[in-house]
Amino acid sequence: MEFRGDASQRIAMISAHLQPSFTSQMEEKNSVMGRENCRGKGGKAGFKVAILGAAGGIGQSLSLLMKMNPLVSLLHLYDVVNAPGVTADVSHMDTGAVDSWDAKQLEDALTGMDLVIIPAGVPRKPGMTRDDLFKINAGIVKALCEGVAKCCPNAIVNLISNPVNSTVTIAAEVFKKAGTYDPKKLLGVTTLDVARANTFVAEVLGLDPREVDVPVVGGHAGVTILPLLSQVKPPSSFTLSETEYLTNRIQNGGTEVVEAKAGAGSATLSMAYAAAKFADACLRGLRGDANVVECSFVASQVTELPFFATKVHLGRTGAEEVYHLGPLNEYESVGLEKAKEELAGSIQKGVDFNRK
Ligand SMILES: NC(=O)C1=CN([C@@H]2O[C@H](COP(=O)(O)OP(=O)(O)OC[C@H]3O[C@@H](n4cnc5c(N)ncnc54)[C@H](O)[C@@H]3O)[C@@H](O)[C@H]2O)C=CC1
Ligand SMILES: O=C([O-])CC(=O)C(=O)O
Repeated sequence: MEFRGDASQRIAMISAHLQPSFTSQMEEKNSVMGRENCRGKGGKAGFKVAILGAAGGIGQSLSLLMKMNPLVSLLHLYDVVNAPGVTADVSHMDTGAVDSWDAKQLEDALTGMDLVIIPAGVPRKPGMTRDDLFKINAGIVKALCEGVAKCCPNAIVNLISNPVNSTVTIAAEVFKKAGTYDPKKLLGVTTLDVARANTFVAEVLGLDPREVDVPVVGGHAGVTILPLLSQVKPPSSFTLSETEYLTNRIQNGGTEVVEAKAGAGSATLSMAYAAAKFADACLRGLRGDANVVECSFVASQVTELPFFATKVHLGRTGAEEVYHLGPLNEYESVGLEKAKEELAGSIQKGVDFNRK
């Protein structure tokens, strides 16, 4: 994350770039900042961020990390259970303001938000695929996105709940039905795939993972996770066995953690890190920073599929530019066909769910 400059420099920078609507008198009047039970004062500058599913494995660590982000002036923590406890805990950190919302308060939790992060839903156990989570998580994501459409239709949404390859389509269909769909603002979070790819490639190359950049395209499950090792920075070459090892490990990184946790859930700490990194990039984009680029699963014309993960440019209105794949080698071209075949079914499953 990029936390540069002292507090006054940052606040001046944020204020200079905030859109007038954020600070309009009407918003100030309705703002939860005026509520008596709002814990702490976050100041007028900065962004308002909601985490839906804030008391879960990802949600708790993500709440901690977002509470530390100086771009966030107000954090809304929403969950169907235990949100008050998590909120009380992070409210003692001497950073921005935080407020808690329970199951019946989704609309209050969402009103006025600039960014909504959704890690709500059940995680995998050993032997399950991400698609096995569809039955439960599809309905959760649909209900939460109906709230977003109603209460903060202009917010950027970072969708974490699995199966991402289907839940992003579910969200898109909800927003289309409500007449609020802006494809630039709906972002499936695939940052953990990139973090894993950078880590595993760095291990093979004997480098610091912070110096490595691996584009990971496609989607977020099994063969749909396609690392483009031919485009690694710094430029590197890999033998076929290294390519096969790295591709398999990146595609199965989630399962590696699920098996190691042996029934106690899936990746939470690395995912919270990845989600916080991606959310920070979205906020820097909203602020107007130049050159904010991350991989994300978004509405796309890069392939014939309506959604696809590639690098995107994050700006004041969300994913303002979706970058092309670049040149692929033969191994990656074969992988792309496999990824597209599986993705097509997962995307359609999300569309069909909303038509029921
Ligand atoms: N996109 C990605 O790269 C990754 C996605 N995930 C996914 O994230 C999701 C959450 O994982 P964990 O935090 O480990 O699960 P968890 O079970 O620890 O936490 C989920 C939280 O969601 C809450 N919740 C359930 N229904 C809700 C609703 N209607 N509204 C608000 N909150 C609700 C639960 O009360 C719980 O606190 C899972 O679907 C998991 O598969 C996990 C890792 C990586
Ligand atoms: O594997 C899972 O179920 C959780 C996940 O999406 C990941 O860790 O990439």
